[in-house]
Amino acid sequence: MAAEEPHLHLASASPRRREILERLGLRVRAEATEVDETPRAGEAPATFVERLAREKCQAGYAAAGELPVLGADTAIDLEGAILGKPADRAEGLTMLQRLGGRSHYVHTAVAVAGPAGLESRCVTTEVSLVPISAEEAAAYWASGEPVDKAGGYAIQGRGEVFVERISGSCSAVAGLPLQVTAELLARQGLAPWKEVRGE
Ligand SMILES: Cc1cn([C@H]2C[C@H](O)[C@@H](COP(=O)(O)OP(=O)(O)OP(=O)(O)O)O2)c(=O)[nH]c1=O
Repeated sequence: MAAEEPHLHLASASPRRREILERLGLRVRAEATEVDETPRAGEAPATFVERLAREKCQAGYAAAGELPVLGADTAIDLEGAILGKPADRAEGLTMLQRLGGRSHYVHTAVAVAGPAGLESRCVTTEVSLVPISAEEAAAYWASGEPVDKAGGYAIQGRGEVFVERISGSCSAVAGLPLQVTAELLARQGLAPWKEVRGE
């Protein structure tokens, strides 16, 4: 494979997902997909994110050509309720205050398709946030960071000031579980740690 050719097609508009894959030493070509992100009636949060990750991956097939393709989805599970990205400021402030002072789960699913077929995994991480006042939520919203993040906070950014404890994978909360993703990629013939070591 020529040095400039991408290793992987990322069916996503998320800069975080691209950055996490680039940490593995992969050259990534990314293109957003359009899938309906509405949960089905009674659908469990982990089932929902895994279905969406697979749908995003499949939606990327046409643009991927011969390359392996990766899709992912992240949602917050607050006592069984699914929280996605806030639709607007009012929803963002409400979400943050609901999440403050308690624990929630972050489900991130990743789906990879390639020579070995389509495989997916869901990774669940428990996050506890300190209580968040209305003033703190408003100031955080004004930073611009929460707008495109599930649950309205970013653990990899300023949002970590609210994080009291995390049990699980930090990269999964930020959009892509690094260890599980590397495993799925290796099964498709992409062994990123070898790429990194060889450089
Ligand atoms: C909780 C949390 C979420 N997020 C982000 C990860 C995801 O990009 C986003 C959840 O939205 P998603 O719908 O999973 O992804 P997306 O719309 O950003 O990208 P695409 O569908 O094109 O792949 O929230 C963080 O960056 N940090 C966090 O701490």
